[in-house]
Amino acid sequence: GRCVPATAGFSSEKWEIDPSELTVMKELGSGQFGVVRLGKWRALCKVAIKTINEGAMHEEDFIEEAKIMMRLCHPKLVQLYGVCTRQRPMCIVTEFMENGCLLNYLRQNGGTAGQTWLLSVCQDTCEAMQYLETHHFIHRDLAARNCLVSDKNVVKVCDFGMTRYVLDNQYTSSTGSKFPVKWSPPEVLHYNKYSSKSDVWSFGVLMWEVFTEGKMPFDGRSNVDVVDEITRGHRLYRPHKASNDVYQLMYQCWHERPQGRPSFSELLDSIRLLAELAD
Ligand SMILES: CCC(=O)Nc1cccc(Nc2nc(Nc3ccc(OCCOC)cc3)ncc2F)c1
Repeated sequence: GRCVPATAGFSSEKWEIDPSELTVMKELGSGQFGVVRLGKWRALCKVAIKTINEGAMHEEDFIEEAKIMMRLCHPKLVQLYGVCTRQRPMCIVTEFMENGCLLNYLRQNGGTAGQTWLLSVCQDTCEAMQYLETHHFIHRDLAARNCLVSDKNVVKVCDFGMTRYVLDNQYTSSTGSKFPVKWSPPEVLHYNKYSSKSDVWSFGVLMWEVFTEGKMPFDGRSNVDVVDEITRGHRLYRPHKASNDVYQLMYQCWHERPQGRPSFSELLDSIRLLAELAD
C-alpha cells in the first residue's frame, strides 16, 4: 500500500540514511530548524532535505522520536523517510511536495480557489489529524505554514510533534515571540496542556486560514491582546468564503473547554457530509 517501508534499502538501521546516496539540489526555503533543499535519493527519488542548524534542536531526543515518527504513515501526512545523524549539520529527509507550503499557495492562488477546493484542503488535513488522533500523537503546531501541497494539489500535514525538539525558547515558551499564540487554545496558553483537543482548536484556525486564503488570524493584534481576547470569549470572524455550515464547524473547534470540542473523527464526518452536499 501507500506506506511502503519508506527507508527499506536506505541503510542498515532503518531510520539512518547514507548521505552518500543523497544528491542535494536547489534550496526551497527555510523551515523551523534551518534551510530545506530539494534532493534526490539514489539519483531517483525526489526528497526534501532539512538541514538542522547547530544548536537548533535537541538532537538525541529527536533521533529517538524519529523511530516513532517513521512508523506514522498516511497519504495525507508528509512522510518522514529518515535522518542523517552521522555528520553535522544533521539532516532530516522527507517526502518532497511539488507545490510547496500551503500558506504561500493560498496567498498566491487565492481568489481563483473555489469553495470545493478550500473544503477539500480541510478534508485532507482533517484525515491526517484523525490518523494522528487515532495513534495518540499530538501535532502541537498545526497551522497552514506546516502544511504542504503536492503536484496534484493534495494537501498534507508536516512537522508533526517537532516543537518538542526546538531549543529556541522564543518558540517553546507561551510568552515567547515565536510561540503560535494565535493557534493555541486557553488550556495551552495558561497551563501548557496539550491534547488532540488542543490540536482541534488549531485545526479550527487552520480552517479559517484556508477560507480567508491565507490571512493572518487576529491580524495586527499582538499575542498579548489575543490571549486577552480569547480568554474573554472573543473568536475569529466568519470568512467571506465560508458558508454558515463551514463557519459553525470551525467555531465548534474553539469551544473554551477541550471536552466541548469535536474529535477529528467527528469533524471528518461533518466535513465529508458538507463536501457531498456541495457537489
Ligand atoms: C510557509 C512555510 C514554508 O515556506 N515552509 C517551507 C519552506 C521550504 C521548504 C519546506 N519544506 C518542504 N518543502 C517541500 N516542497 C517545496 C516545494 C516548492 C517550494 O517553493 C519555494 C519557492 O516558491 C516560489 C517550497 C517547498 N517539500 C517538502 C518539505 F518538507 C517548507
